[in-house]
Amino acid sequence: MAAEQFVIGQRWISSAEKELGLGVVTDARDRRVSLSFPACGEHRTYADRNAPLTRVKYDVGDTVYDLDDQAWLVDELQDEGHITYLVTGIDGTQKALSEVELDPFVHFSGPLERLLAGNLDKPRQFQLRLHTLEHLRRLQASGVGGLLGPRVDLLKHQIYIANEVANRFAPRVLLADEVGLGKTIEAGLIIHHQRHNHRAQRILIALPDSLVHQWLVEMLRRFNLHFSVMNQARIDDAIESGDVNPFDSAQLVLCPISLFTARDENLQLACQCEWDLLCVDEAHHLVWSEQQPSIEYQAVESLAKLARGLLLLTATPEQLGLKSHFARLRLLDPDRYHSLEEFRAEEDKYQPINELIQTLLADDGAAALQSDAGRQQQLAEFIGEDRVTSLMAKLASAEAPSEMIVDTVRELLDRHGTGRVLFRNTRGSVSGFPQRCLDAVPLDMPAHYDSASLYPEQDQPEDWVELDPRVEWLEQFLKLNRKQKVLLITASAKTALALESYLTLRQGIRASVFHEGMSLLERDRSAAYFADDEAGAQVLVCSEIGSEGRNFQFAHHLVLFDLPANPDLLEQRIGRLDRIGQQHDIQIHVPYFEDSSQAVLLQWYDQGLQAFTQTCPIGGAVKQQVQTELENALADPSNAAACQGLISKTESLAKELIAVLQSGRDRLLELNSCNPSVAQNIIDQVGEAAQENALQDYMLMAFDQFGVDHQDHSEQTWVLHPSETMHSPFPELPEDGISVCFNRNKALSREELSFLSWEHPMVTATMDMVASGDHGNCSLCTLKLPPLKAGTWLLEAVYVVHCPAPKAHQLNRFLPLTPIRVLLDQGGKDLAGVVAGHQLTGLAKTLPRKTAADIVKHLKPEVEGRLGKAKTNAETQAKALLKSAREALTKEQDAELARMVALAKVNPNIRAEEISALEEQNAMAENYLKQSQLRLDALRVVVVT
Ligand SMILES: Nc1ncnc2c1ncn2[C@@H]1O[C@H](COP(=O)(O)OP(=O)(O)OP(=O)(O)O)[C@@H](O)[C@H]1O
Repeated sequence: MAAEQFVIGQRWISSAEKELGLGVVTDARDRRVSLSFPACGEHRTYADRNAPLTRVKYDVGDTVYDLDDQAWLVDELQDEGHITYLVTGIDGTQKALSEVELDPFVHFSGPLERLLAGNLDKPRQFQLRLHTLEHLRRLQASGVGGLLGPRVDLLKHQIYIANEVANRFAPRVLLADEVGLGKTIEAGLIIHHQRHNHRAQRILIALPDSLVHQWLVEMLRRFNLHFSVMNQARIDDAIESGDVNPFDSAQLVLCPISLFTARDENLQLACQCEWDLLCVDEAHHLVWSEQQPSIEYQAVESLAKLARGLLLLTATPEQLGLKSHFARLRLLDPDRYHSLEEFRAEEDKYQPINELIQTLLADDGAAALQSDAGRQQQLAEFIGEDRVTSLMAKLASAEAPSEMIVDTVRELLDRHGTGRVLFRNTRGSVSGFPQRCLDAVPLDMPAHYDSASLYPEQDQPEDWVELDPRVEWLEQFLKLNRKQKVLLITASAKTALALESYLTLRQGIRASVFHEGMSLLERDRSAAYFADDEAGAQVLVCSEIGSEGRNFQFAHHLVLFDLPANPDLLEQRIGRLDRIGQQHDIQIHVPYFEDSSQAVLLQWYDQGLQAFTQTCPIGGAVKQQVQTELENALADPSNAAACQGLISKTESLAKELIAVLQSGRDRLLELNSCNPSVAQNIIDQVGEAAQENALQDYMLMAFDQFGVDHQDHSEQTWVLHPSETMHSPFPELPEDGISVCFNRNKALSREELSFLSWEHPMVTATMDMVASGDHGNCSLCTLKLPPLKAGTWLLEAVYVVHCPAPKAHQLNRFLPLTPIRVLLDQGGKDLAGVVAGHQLTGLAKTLPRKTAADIVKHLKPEVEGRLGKAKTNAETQAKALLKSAREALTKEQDAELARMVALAKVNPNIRAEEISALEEQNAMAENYLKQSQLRLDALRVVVVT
């Protein structure tokens, strides 16, 4: 679309967000167009070429509304880039109405106007509308909206986190599940949820170069999220052509962090944009110290300050120690994590807090607390005297003491654990993982190698591959296991390259390489070559950092050509295979040189930390404490006593630290990261809300009515094509068709099918198209309905309560779009509770259009009279809806305000303005609710025969 098509003052409607109402173009320069949407106080800026906008142009004969909500009939229009309508009012007055003077609320022809004009829809169209409203209500009220759409297995630990985090306003959390438990999936669930519920629109994902493609694909195929990848070429092009800030050219942007560290201007451009959510993967690379934060840290810090929400992902949050862990928490919530010293002191408090929590959560927790003044005192130290006094009073009178205890535990975790900001699930708490088996392969050390070096080949000339016994073992191993896919990891890219070329060129083994020096495209090609089942590589040779975060669980043989000096890196290596979806036990092969430092390190990992066969959360902490002994033993591998001393000390430290973690912070984290019964409950609710059969029926009905050709392809699979009877494009339907299914399991096993859920863009846009347009909003039918007398008629009126608030307030959580249906008989009795809409449709017969129009003309005065009564009935029901919406809103607001006030007491960095901003926001939300209006959405006249 060319820029000159947009003229200031023109009215356009957003096809992606019709609910914004009529937008006014306020600026159209530099290939950008900005619009203001006065109906809901929102603004949008788009790149003009791909703006999702449709020009609003009324035709002669249409009714338009001015800013005073007066209706006018269009007689003529003058379009000079900017339209002037010549209109006639109800009283016959004529005037010129500029399009700027149009009411910002979109007025499609109202049901009463259409009815009286004899412009009637068929009963099944009316039914589709009723279904649409009912499903919208059901989905908005379900409490699990945002969790239905993703093409993922519903796993408890992920669903719990997604639900917990995504329901927050601008969440800021660290997702720290152990390697391979699905942090990317959790982030995708949160992003999809926040977008679906309009809490976040603009998302920036920043990650290591090697993961860009994997994320791009994962976001698209599992979440229908189309991210744009930002790179230097795109930025340069945009700057050269004077284009819009390239980061503003898409709502969803994915880019390597290296883009921000390569050039300061790139970071500045990204910082000039508004981001609702920033997501950073492999966040342990953000190295920090008070004196010298790394440039990656500083870049993310600048963005994190500006972005409203923040998701940091790392499997090894403490890889670089407690200080660095603190640095990441500080990015999330600088108010809560304002002092490293206090943070250290907090760590010491975890054990008593955990003990207190355990007593509270015990079966008799509430009673025990009531009878134990000492315990009440202890609780008061953490949450304050006032809270304990009010809790005791409530417990004394409460019907549901366990709920209060759970709330108190949450409060403790929030204020004194890393509760609200850190989530970590471990394999211990997630079942179904295979075993890990170690195959240590002792080899003789070549005489020219240094026995104290962990990577002796690095000091050798290029022909080392021909002489190294590990390479010889590798050849044999690969030849013996020709049918197996093997992932090999080695510390350096140079070693990886040498191995790959030797295996390929000299041994004829299909090998591929993967390291940080390769371009993104080369890396993705290489990973795809390895993944290919038929003609693919047998072995992928990876450098340490090159493979981080990648999914290779289709293989179950891992060769560690050498060992990393850091236990967290060892876990990262094994995590490439030990991931969700791994079907076999994992075989970890470690060729090593006897009597060398490699043997010492292997023994230390295996016997000291058991790091091969289990995940090892305390590896980094133990290493810090045995650093000197470890260095000495590695430097002198022949000193067996030193090695033995190291192993014994490591073993006992490991036991001790695991016990401390179990009784302290990890236990708290576990409590906080997944509550299996709550998670199961959410999964059950998702199952209920998914209504796959109802969705299929609904969409088939919509396909029929909008002219989409659908063929039953194979079991539960449909092929959709535009048909010749299709009047206008059907949302998300490509011209050359699409294959779809409505079933989650089918979608998981058949990736080529689109998974149509209630949250798929095709489905949401269809519902939007029906609900916000006039499809099926008025109808007339006849039916037999004993004992109703023939010759009488019923008026069916459907109203909705509409709250004109900016989406960011999320008020539909409290006031979902609820159809209020009234069915009045001749005596004014409301039969809505007795006869459902679909029952009427089931019995309904249509009349020829002319006959129907004559009946309406005849009934007109009575229809209008009866509609008055219907409105009164609907208003009573709307009042009750609004009352409960206000109560729910107040309850949530009070809880959030109380939390901030309580946190402010513990943390002086929470500013008074923050609390007043929250109060102001609450007041605005209440005000919007008060302004809710009842709107007539659909009308049907039912003549009894
Ligand atoms: N709910 C799910 N349904 C289907 N597949 C899943 C699910 N969760 C995770 N997976 C698959 O498991 C693998 C690991 O998931 P993911 O990459 O999100 O883990 P991670 O925790 O981010 O790993 P790392 O720590 O290595 O970065 C991926 O292949 C992912 O597609």
